[in-house]
Amino acid sequence: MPGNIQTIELRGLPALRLSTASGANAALSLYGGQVLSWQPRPGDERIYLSEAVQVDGRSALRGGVPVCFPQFGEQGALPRHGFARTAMWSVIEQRTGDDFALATLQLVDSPETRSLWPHPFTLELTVALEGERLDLELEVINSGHAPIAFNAALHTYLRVAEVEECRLEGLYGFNYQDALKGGEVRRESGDALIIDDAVDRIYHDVTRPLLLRESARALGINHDGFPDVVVWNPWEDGNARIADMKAGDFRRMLCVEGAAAHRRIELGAGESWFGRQTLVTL
Ligand SMILES: O=P(O)(O)OC[C@H]1O[C@@H](O)[C@H](O)[C@@H](O)[C@@H]1O
Repeated sequence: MPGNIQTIELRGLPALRLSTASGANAALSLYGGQVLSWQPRPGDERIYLSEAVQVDGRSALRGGVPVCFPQFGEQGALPRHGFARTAMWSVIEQRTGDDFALATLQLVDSPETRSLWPHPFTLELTVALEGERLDLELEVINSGHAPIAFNAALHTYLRVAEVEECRLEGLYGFNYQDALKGGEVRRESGDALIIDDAVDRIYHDVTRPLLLRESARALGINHDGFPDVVVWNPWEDGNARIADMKAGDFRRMLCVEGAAAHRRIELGAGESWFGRQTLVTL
């Protein structure tokens, strides 16, 4: 039986629900071009979405997989993490086949984006659901006549049962910039990252797949095109400062982001770049 794609409303937002015959499903909001849910098996939610999410057509949605573009965090004068996560995207492709469903959303420059960032561009986010795997691919096309430079990320909020019981493996030996230590660069010396306090790091030039182990399940995380991996958890005090996240929710999430954050991607006129994040249950 082929996969299926339905047009739905999710928390009042226009969205697509992708599903496969074997029971996997994912939800993709047009606002933000943002995956809001992924269940490789019915009921086995892998993506955190805040119950206190603010849906007002202006704010970023807390949770899911926000697309950061053309700025990462506060590394520039644009709104934090850029404007793609608060823009309305359009659907340009939907395909289903034997046990897979795929949708592509697009965002192109507009008077609004040009007032913030004066460059023509096309972004395409392709979400492919197949078996117990989710592929997210962000393509950036320089549709103008002059070079552009940008940062980008798929800011994935993974849902976890208890963050303190997680082990994130695969980062050993890579350098990271620690935002909580004034941007100091250190080398990862542990074979697994244990989250027992706030963490906000950009790991540079990560060339290995990652493994997130929880007590009862595991997830493989692979990046192509994205040079960096960002790991973020606000912990208790940070959580208390985030109005759109319920107290205690820092225990239910861990952001593991495919990113081009520590240096910018440069594209000549007509050139394109892609970054892909693959999540697969193990
Ligand atoms: O609250 P925002 O704008 O969605 O950002 C959340 C976090 O996003 C992470 O990617 C950054 O590294 C953190 O510094 C930041 O706090």
